[in-house]
Parts: sequence; C-alpha cells; structure tokens
Amino acid sequence: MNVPPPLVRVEGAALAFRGRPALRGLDLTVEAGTTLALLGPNGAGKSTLIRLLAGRLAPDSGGIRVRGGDPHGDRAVRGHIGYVPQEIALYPRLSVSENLDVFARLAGLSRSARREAVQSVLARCALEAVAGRPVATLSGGYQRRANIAASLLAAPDLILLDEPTQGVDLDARAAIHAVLAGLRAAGAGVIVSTHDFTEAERLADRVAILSEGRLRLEGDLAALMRPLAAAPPEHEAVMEAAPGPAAQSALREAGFAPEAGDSRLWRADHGAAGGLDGAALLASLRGRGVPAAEIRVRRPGLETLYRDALGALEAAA
Ligand SMILES: Nc1ncnc2c1ncn2[C@@H]1O[C@H](COP(=O)(O)OP(=O)(O)OP(=O)(O)O)[C@@H](O)[C@H]1O
Repeated sequence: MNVPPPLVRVEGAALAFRGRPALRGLDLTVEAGTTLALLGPNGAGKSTLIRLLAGRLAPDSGGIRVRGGDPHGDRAVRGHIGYVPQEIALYPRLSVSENLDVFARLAGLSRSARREAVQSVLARCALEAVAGRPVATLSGGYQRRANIAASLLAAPDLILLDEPTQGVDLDARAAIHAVLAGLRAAGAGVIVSTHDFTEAERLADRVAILSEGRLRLEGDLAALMRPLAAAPPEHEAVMEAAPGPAAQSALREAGFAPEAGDSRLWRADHGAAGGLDGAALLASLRGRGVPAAEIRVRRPGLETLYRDALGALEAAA
C-alpha cells in the first residue's frame, strides 16, 4: 500500500542571501491537519522558511516538498498552498470583494466558482460587513483578514502565515485567531510564524523554534508543555533603578538572572529560591537592599521552553 507523503517535508534545506546563510540545513515534517507555530528571534529564518514552502524561493541545497511536490518548480503544487505575507498584498482602491475576485481569477477559478469562493472566504473571515469598502479605508485588522481571505480562495490544504497578528489591536487579533481556529477545525495544515507565545499556545498543535537558520526544538505542544505543569512558577523582578553590586549578588543568590538589554528586569525562570509568594519575595529582596518595585509570578509555559532552547545555545557558545 502506498503511504501518502506528509503535507510538508523539508530535508536539509539551506539558503544564503549574498553569501550570508539564512537557513543552514533544516529538517521538518508537518502532517496534514496540523497547526505549527514557528517561533524564533528576528532573523532566525522563519520568513525564509515560509517563502521556501510557498515556492517563492528555491533552496540552495536540500529539498522542500509539499504533498510530495516541489512548490517552487510546480505551479500545480502552489495551487494547494495559501500564502499570507507580512505586508498587505491587496489593491488599496478596490473593495474587498473586488480584490478577492481578482485573486480568484488569478487562481484560475471559473466565474461561478469565483462567486462562490468569494462568498465563502468573506464568511469564513467575517468580512461580509466590509465587503464593499475599498481596502485603503479599512483598519489594519480588517486589511489583514482580507489578506488572509485572499489566500483561501482556492481552498488550499496548506496555509502559510507570516506574523499575521503583528501590530493589530486585541479585537483584531481575536478575529484573526478565530479565522485560524476555523482553518484548523476544517482540517487544513497551517504554519504560522509569530513572536507571541500566548498566540502560539492558543493556536498550535506543534511548535518549531528556530534560531540562526537552524531548528532548535520541534514537537507536539501538549507533550512539550506537560513536564512544565509540575515546575515551579517563574518570577520576574522589576527594579526601580539599576541594582548595585550588593543588590545584584542578592538577586543572583535568590535565583535571578538579568534580562539581556534591560538592567531593570531580572528573571528567575525556574522559580526563585526560598519558595516564597510574590509579596514575601518582594519584602525579602527589599530587606536585602534590592531596589525591587514589583514581582511578577507566572506559570511556566511556552516562553520557558523557548528561553531554555535558546539559553542552552548561549550557554554552549
Ligand atoms: N531578500 C533578502 N535579501 C537578503 N537577506 C535576506 C533576505 N530575506 C532575509 N534575509 C536575511 O536572512 C536572515 C533570515 O531572515 P528572515 O526574514 O527569514 O528571519 P525571520 O525569522 O523571519 O525574522 P523576523 O522575525 O524579523 O521576521 C536574516 O539575516 C535576514 O536579514
């Protein structure tokens, strides 16, 4: 019996821009019906990976397969992929419906199929109320949803979204999350890059953490998070002023380490020593001369995994 290929298979993908590596031999498999969140610092290679999967770029070496085909070389393979770039790729003077009709035409849909597809994506992205309005007159959140709607016209089974909620307000973010949850429920494969851990925890089945063009951690989100349930809470100490040497020693003794680039934020990723609650910890630190203004207590989550994955690299460097 022939086993169908996975929705996405990336094998040893490497790509450099003018001699500077953006991806350095990345392997990744994504099965149909999965939502994968791509996380990583700026410049990690998330957008490059998404553009490779969308067929907009070809790797220098290694393989990119979507449903067993080559998205760069084969237009038919691209027809099964919806790509939502970071920037709004719509005609600003045309209405949302007109834009969608243009994109449906470009996707090769017949006139009647176009009408149906446009209605369907307007409904799925909750855009009916603004369908007749020129894109330029819409809020950023609506523009982003229209951008997503345009990628769904050909009913793709892989949808790639590059930071779809960047810079939008909370309501627009919730509306975009609802669209993505709907895609997942409908059985589509979704790959979404984000810097937002809460968003990734809410939407994803799997997570992939990239840095410097390499995959640092990939796996089932629930399985990765399970050991954290028993982990101690994390503490963040916010300083009123940069702590002096004695206060720094007291913070380190209590399990805190400074946040890179912010001398007023100290973090105890695996719980502060002493097992005190936030108020008692604040009082204890102040008693030892630490100019702490506030202690934030948080359950460990995806951000902890992320810090651990990237922190291990720093420690090894
Ligand atoms: N078109 C390009 N020309 C030259 N260099 C590029 C190009 N696109 C990406 N790069 C470089 O490749 C590296 C990876 O960039 P990429 O945009 O994939 O990262 P990213 O993880 O998406 O970052 P961000 O979170 O900032 O969007 C960076 O060093 C970037 O400067």
